[in-house]
Amino acid sequence: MNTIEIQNLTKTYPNGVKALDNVSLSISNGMFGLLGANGAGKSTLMRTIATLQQPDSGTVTFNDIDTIKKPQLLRAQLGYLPQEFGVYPKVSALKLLDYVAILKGILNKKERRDQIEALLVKTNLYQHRKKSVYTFSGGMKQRFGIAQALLGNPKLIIVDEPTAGLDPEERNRFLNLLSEIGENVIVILSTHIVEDVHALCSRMAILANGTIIKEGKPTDLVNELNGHIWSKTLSKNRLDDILSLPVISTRIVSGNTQVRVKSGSIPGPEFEPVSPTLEDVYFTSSIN
Ligand SMILES: Nc1ncnc2c1ncn2[C@@H]1O[C@H](COP(=O)(O)OP(=O)(O)OP(=O)(O)O)[C@@H](O)[C@H]1O
Repeated sequence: MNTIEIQNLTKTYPNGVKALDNVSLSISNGMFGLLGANGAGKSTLMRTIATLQQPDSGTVTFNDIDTIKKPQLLRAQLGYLPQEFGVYPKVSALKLLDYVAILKGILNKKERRDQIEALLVKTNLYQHRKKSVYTFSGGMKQRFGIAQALLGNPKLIIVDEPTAGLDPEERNRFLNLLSEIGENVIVILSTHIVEDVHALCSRMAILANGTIIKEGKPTDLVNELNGHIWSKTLSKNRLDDILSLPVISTRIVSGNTQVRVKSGSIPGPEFEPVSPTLEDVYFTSSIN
């Protein structure tokens, strides 16, 4: 079993933004979802765990390695897909993977070739292996990103907002790929897309303003809201009726506004109780 213990991480950037404020998390094997709005601090946390930047205070321990003191020991076991990664123009996928594999210390040529071939097949890029990654579509680039992250059989895999900007088909393909990664490693998936966490993750946390505001199993967090979510369809000119209610979300359906409200009892006339969703968990976490 792999474990990562994050304790009291704090980071303030030179411009005064406190991106992480005393963050503590304990993560073990399986897929862990980190949800948060833009600017919540997800990338700062991911980069800190990946040892690409130092916190002001706090510790990150991976399987007994103090990763802040000994980043090179973590890096040997890490696969990282950053939010945006640059690639050299004119270098083929095959060459680039070979280069990354060498950097990761896979020096045996046959071993390198076998791993790269298997990953190109797994990510459905084998037929494109001789093309420049620079010319790949967004979805292909992300699949290539996973291939490079998986080189060297890492025990900790970090993927930072991997499906942003992908069309539905590519997003599905990418999520399927992620779900195939073994159960025996830790995968931390940072995203602001609630459905991605719902589809893949056995545990999750919600980050807001640099602080963890919710943590647990998605199903448990959803069940906590049982009996507390109410819905009603308003016609457009009736929005005033709900201004005083704890509204979770509003959605236009066939020209009418469907509103969801969190309340321990029926919040008003014509409200119907509805089953809670992970989106309700996400939106209510900031109004609690
Ligand atoms: N290098 C930096 N210098 C100054 N401020 C920064 C830096 N990097 C991030 N920030 C700020 O820190 C806060 C957290 O940013 P971070 O990128 O970690 O959030 P995020 O949750 O990943 O957001 P997004 O989903 O938009 O990528 C934001 O207010 C951001 O503007």
